[in-house]
Amino acid sequence: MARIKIVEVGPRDGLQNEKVLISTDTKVELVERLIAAGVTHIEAASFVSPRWVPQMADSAEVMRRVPRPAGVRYLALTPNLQGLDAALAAGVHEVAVFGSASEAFSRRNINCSIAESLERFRPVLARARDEGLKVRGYVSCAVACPYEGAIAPEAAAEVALRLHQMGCHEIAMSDTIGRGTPGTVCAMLAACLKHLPAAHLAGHYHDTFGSALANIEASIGMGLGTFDSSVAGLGGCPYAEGATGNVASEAVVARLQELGHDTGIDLTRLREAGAFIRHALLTAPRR
Ligand SMILES: CC(C)(COP(=O)([O-])OP(=O)([O-])OC[C@H]1O[C@@H](n2cnc3c(N)ncnc32)[C@H](O)[C@@H]1OP(=O)([O-])[O-])[C@@H](O)C(=O)NCCC(=O)NCCSC(=O)C[C@@](C)(O)CC(=O)[O-]
Repeated sequence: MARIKIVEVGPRDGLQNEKVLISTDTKVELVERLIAAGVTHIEAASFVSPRWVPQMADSAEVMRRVPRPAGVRYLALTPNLQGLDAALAAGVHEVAVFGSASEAFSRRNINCSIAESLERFRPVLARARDEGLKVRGYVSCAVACPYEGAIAPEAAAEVALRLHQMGCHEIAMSDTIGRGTPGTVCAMLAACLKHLPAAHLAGHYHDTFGSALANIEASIGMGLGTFDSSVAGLGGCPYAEGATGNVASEAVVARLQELGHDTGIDLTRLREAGAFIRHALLTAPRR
């Protein structure tokens, strides 16, 4: 049975876009429940400008309060050195820089061009390396962009290669708006695989049109063994209009089990974590 690594992004990618005010208590309890389900890689924080993403403003406090059992790794977004400093102070295990294959999305999401973003990431990677911290890279809009439409596979592969060359150990190829199909996702991955091995790639697929599970299966066929998912299918991106949630972790774990893959995650407890956060969102005050 092949082991598949699941990176649970619900506490960050999932919650960042919610319109209701989610308390720090709720965020911490969600993480605790995910850990109880056996989840080991959790993106729990985002050290970005609180003016850009207010929901993540308590990331340092979340990181201060989450449990730290052996084997659990916390990830956080860090767009620049300011974010990296905060992530280091908060004791995260791995940070992530997030670039894009679309110029328009890059400007809307991080206020700079693709080329400028890569230059901004360079000192983040250098400092993280000095601190012994692994860095993940995201390539948003790897298949399609809400502003530019279809993205050429080579454009996504070029950004992935640059991030890999700069030292990112894992590149999450992201279908930000869930437009990908097995055909377009495999074309994008094939372009990436000309430059870097599958072991350095992860699939991060939103499920807007219900094709994320099929995209994961197709990606496994291309040799990928790491996928991002979000408990209860939470999520979207505040700077990608129309993007709905990440593929639900519960659906991914259930399907991978059916296919004979091991994730190390207890589906019953994962579903309980999903029920917990759905209820919390329904009863939380609006921002
Ligand atoms: C990148 C910036 C900061 C540039 O924003 P900017 O305005 O160009 O940056 P700046 O350097 O001019 O700074 C402006 C202000 O932000 C502050 N600032 C600057 N950096 C930080 C920081 N790290 N932490 C806290 N504060 C920060 C800085 O201190 C300053 O504060 P002021 O002096 O005005 O009071 C901004 O555009 C930003 O925060 N963007 C984040 C957008 C975001 O988080 N989007 C969602 C995540 S990406 C995503 O969801 C996609 C993904 C990863 O899941 C994959 C996929 O599905 O595609």
